[in-house]
Order: sequence, then structure tokens, then C-alpha cells
Amino acid sequence: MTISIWRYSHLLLALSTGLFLIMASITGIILAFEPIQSTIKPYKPITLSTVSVGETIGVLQEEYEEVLSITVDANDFVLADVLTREGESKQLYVHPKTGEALGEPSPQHPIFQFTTNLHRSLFLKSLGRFFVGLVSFLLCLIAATGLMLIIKRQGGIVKLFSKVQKDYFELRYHVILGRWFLIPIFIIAATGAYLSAEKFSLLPSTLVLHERVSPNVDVDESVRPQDLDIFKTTSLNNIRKINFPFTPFPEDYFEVALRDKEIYVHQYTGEILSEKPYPFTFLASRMSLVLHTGQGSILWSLVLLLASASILFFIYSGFVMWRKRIKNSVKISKKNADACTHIILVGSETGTTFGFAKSLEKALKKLGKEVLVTQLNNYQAYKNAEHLFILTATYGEGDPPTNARNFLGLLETVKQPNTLKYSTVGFGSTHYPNYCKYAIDVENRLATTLGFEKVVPLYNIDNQSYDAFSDWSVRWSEAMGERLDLPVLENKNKTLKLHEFVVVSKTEPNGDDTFLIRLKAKDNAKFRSGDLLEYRPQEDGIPRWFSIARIGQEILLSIKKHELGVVSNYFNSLNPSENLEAGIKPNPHFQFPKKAKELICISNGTGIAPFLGIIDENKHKTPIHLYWGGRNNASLKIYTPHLDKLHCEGKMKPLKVAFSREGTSKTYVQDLVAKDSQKISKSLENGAFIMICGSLRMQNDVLEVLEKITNKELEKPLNYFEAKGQIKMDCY
Ligand SMILES: Cc1cc2nc3c(=O)[nH]c(=O)nc-3n(C[C@H](O)[C@H](O)[C@H](O)COP(=O)(O)O)c2cc1C
Repeated sequence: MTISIWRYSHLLLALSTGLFLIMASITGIILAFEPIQSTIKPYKPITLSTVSVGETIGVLQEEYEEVLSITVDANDFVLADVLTREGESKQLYVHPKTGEALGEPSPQHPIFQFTTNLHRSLFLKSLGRFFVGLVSFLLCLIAATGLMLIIKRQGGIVKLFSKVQKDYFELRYHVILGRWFLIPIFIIAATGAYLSAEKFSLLPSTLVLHERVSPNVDVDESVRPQDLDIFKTTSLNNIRKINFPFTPFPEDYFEVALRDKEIYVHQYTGEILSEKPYPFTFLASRMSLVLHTGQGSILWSLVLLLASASILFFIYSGFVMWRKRIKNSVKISKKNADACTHIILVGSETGTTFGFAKSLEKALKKLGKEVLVTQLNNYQAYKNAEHLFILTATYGEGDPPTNARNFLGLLETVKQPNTLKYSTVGFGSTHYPNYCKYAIDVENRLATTLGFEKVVPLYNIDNQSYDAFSDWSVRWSEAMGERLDLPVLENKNKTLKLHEFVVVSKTEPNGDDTFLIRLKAKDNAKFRSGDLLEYRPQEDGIPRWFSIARIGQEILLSIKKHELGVVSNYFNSLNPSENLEAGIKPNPHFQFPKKAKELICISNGTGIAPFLGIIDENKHKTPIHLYWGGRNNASLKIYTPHLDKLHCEGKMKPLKVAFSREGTSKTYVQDLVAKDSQKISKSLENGAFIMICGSLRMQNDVLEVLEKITNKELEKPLNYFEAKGQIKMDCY
């Protein structure tokens, strides 16, 4: 079933039951205190398994004129119905070994009485009970659909408890708490529904039916019950209730309710006259009551309390999520598509990508363009279109969002009157194995479809980063020679603390226009290899990031100069001892894994930079293998002084290098990985970590090869190792 069906069902159920659920949760929280309060009463002086039924009967019969019944309640308190020597009929909590009265049961506190009534029937008797039962049943469905959504969101049941994707507070904790509380909530709801169904006699009877018994009457009537074998050998913890015989005549017998069955016991011989196991419905009903009310267990009562409280949080956070979703979803414009020159096609499940489309629409309108925003499924021929933007999220196993499902099919059938320029932006999360897979599919398909002309390479955005979206807009602007001025989203553009750096040295750009620059912080800026240096140029205030190698106290960056790149040209223009201000963006998921026994670093181009620092951190000489892909020998040269030093210090194994333009044979880094498949699979199996840094295209190619390796050599999908955190990526 598609994710949207689960989501709509979840939303619809929650909306239709919200108010009842708020009431049921608040009363549930209050009622959870009742069992806690009664469990802590001092009526359980000893463990019941150490006392035999015979002992208790003996002491009670000595202490009181007559004993009518003994009950062991959910708290393991022993309650006796007795006639005192003064002729009073009493219910008393008693000490099972001495018969001493410990207290009398008190009536339910008025607050609990009131709350129980409200919780059970809203003071509406049968009608109320019916509603409560129905809402309980619907809550089961809410919990089940919620669990399905979390499983899908996390990328499968195996990854249920893996890290939750970063998002705003309400959504993140809806998921985090959902993982812990949906099962208890399901139990509360299912047991509540069960108990209601029972009240309306919708379930088979719970009665235990005994056949008529005819006890032997020719017996020794001087035998006392405490001397009967059956009572001497049964400990009190096995008992739920004993009804004493009405009269001393042998025709009357003990009715004993044990944990799993009911028996009738001859009062003078101890013979079992009838034995009937409880029907399943009886056990289910008892279990439902205990699970629903928390009777007898402080721990479970606390779970119930927290689960009830969590329902309130889920209602609140779900409401916030719903509002946000509505806010994000733009009205599909009713504009005449033929009048538009710039078409923004959106693939979105939960609406956030529409938010980005809105920003892009505003920026394009500022440039005087006629813009149409619509969903990918609405793709059609556009008479005057010049430019197509595809902004799409990815779901499930790299699937399109629901409103994009038909796009690839339409692409084959719809013929555009003009050649269209296009730019694809993928929205996804590196948390999932199929990062932006659908955007990649779209990009690949467009690249091979006639009549489309790529403006900038596919740009994938992790975790809805608006900064990254701005970065894409810079690339697009550079390629088109028109400046896209995206609206600034204040709360999304958190600025980092700025540090002042001095340039220590800089190399000249090599044949690939790549250079190295070394910076030293003038203050005590904290950073690690793998973190990002963030620089916002005055021209547009849009951040650009560079992966940091920490060498001693200095930052080493490897930068590729782009012809129109504002920042790469600025960095290239810097001279030693000049200053610049920049922020440090921590990137904890891409750092030397402390527990690594072996590390495999795979990179291409400037992606080698963080590894120069990560390997420098390798004080304990963990085996580190570095694979690098570049154009030719000259491309490698700027890195060789660093690599030679690291190798001489024993911090890395010999570099494995692939050149794509050296001599006649073209090798790419993924070819090296494929060649070492046996070694890599063995290392992975033994817990080695793999880190990948460089271009997204290289990342995809390497992942494809790794997937083949793990499937073939280890018979496991790559995401098995990803879920264990063994694969770390930072590509752009
Ligand atoms: C259930 C679920 C599954 C997802 N699966 C993927 C995935 O396979 N690959 C990926 O890159 N992102 C995945 N994501 C992340 C979304 O694509 C990302 O959050 C996107 O920005 C959501 O955009 P939207 O709000 O417009 O739908 C998934 C998110 C959820 C909730």
C-alpha cells in the first residue's frame, strides 16, 4: 500500500477521534495513579508462595467465628470475608500466616469514581460506553497505521530503532516517541475495545460451567480443612478465590478458583469433585482488565501513565504536522499552462518540496518570467515553455511520491513543441539507502530523452536544507547568467558564529583548476576533519561549504575553481597572511569512527581533502585504505606531499589511484573498488567502516559496486551495513 494511503487513514482517524482521545488520555493519566496508590498499601507482609492454603485457612478459622471466603487480589493482598467472634460480618485484609487483620478495603476515592465513569462511559451510560468502545477500536487502527508509517519512514522494520531523520521538533518526536509508545497504546486500545465488546455481550460467555456433583457423604466429618492434602500442598499464590462450604454437611464443598482453572473440593476428603479450565474468553477478559488498568503492577501502571500522556503529545504534534503540511501545499495554479515559459514540476508527499517550489517561483517571477507550479503527474505539452524545473522527493525504496508516479510514463508519451532546458533538484535524506533515487531516475531519463537540454547537473538536497537549495540557485544562476534571488527564510538560515582565519599558504590552481589553501584560526575555533567551513560571500549571502582536513592546528581545503564561481575565485585570489571570516559547520556523521578497526576511504577530485586530515588523526595506526579517482597524474600532484608524509608515518596503506584521462585506459575509482571486492567484503564483515567523499555521481557508482559486492560475497544488501553505521558519505 502506498504511503499516502497509510497517512490519510492515520490523519482521518486521528481527526475524527481527537476530542474523545484527549478526554480518554487525561482520565487515563489520572486513573493510572489508582493502582499505583493501592499497590503501595502495606497489605502484603510476606510472599504468598511461602504460605500454603491450609496454613491460612487454619489461622483464619482460629481467629474468627466463621470464614466465608478468601480472595487473593491483583496486588497479592489476601482479603477474607469473615464473621467475627462478636458476630459482625466483615471484609478484612489479613496476614496470611497469622490471620491478623491488617486493614479494611476502602471505597474508591470520589476522584477515581468520577474519572472512571467519565473514562468508561462519559456519564452517558450505554451510549457513552459504545462511543468509548468505538474510539478504542479506532485508536487501535491509529496505532497500527502510525506504526506502519514509522516503519516506512525508518526504511523498514529492521531499521525501526535506527537514528531518526533530523526534522522539526514535533515531527521528530512524533516518530521517536511513536517507536516506544505505539505498542503500549495499541495494547491500551485493544484491551479497552475488548472490555467494551464484552460489556455489550459481543463476545462468547466467560462462565465456567461445572456438571452437577454428588460428593461422598459417608466420610469422617472430624477432618479439618487445613489438614487436607490438597490445601497443604497448594501455596496461596496459586489461588484467586476460595468460597467456603455453606454448611458442615458433606454435600457442600469448597469452590476454589485457581489461576488457570476452577475446582470443587470435598470438604472432608479433599477429593476434587469437579475440575474445569477457564474458557479462553475468561482468560482474555482477565488479561485485558489487568493490561488496561495496570492493577497489581506499578511498572505497568507507569507505562500506562506515560502512554496516555504520550497520546496528548501525539495529538498536539500531529496537529502541528498537519497544519504545516497544509501551509506547505501550494494551490496548483489554475494558470493557462501554455502561457508560461518556466514550468516547475513538483514531486512531493508531505508538502515540503512545494515550499521550495514556492521560493523558486517567487525568484523567477522577480526575473519577469511567467511561471507555472504544478505536480509531476500533471506533466503535459507546454506551448511556450523554455525551462523545466523538476523538484522531487523520494520515498520508500527509492520510489516517486504519489503525485509523481505517472511522470516517467508521461515523459514517453507527451511530445513537447520546443526543446526545453531543464534542471532537476532531488529532495531526500542520506538517512535512507536510496538517497534521492527518484530524482536520479528522472535525471537519467531526461538525459536520454530527445528535446531536453541540461542546464546544471542534478543537485540533491539532504534534509530539506534551504542553504543547499540556495547553493543550487547559485549554480543555476552561474550557468544561465541570470541571478535567481531566492527569498531569505530567516528561521531556516541559521547563521554560524564567525571566526577569523589567516591564510597560511595557497597553491596555484593545477590543470584541473584545483588548488589547496591552508588557514589558521585567529581565535580558538574548534573543528575536526570532516567538518565544513562555511563561507557566505557579501554578494549573495548564500553559504558555500568546503570539507575540512585538520592538519595540526590548521585547516586544509581543496577547492576547485569555477569560471563564474564567486567563492572559489575569491579563495583563489587570497594571498598568505590575508584574513577572512568564516563559520565552522560541525559534521559529526563524517568523522574518524572511533571504534574503527579498519577504514576504507573512497574519494574523487577534491573529495580527498577530509581524508588527508582523518588519516592524520590515525595515531593508533589503524589500517586505512585510501582510494582516489582523478583525471591524471598531474591532478594527484598537489596532494602527494601530504600523502607521502601520511604513508611514511605509517598512518595509511599505499594509495590506490584511478586515472580517467591518463594514457589510453580509463579507470574510475569504482573500478578499483570492484577489483578489491573480496578484500572489501571481508573487511566489511569484520566491521570495517567505509567513508565516501566526492561527487554524487561517483558516490552513486561506488554504491552500485558495493551493493553488488555485499550481495554476491556476503549475501547481504548494502543497507544492512548502512543500518549498522558502517557506511558514511559526504558527497556533493
Ligand atoms: C517514509 C519516508 C521514506 C523516505 N524514503 C526516502 C528514500 O528512499 N530516499 C531519500 O532520499 N529520502 C527519503 N525520504 C526523505 C524525503 O524524501 C525527504 O524528507 C523529502 O524532503 C520530503 O519531501 P516532501 O515533504 O515534499 O514529500 C523518506 C521520507 C519518509 C518520511
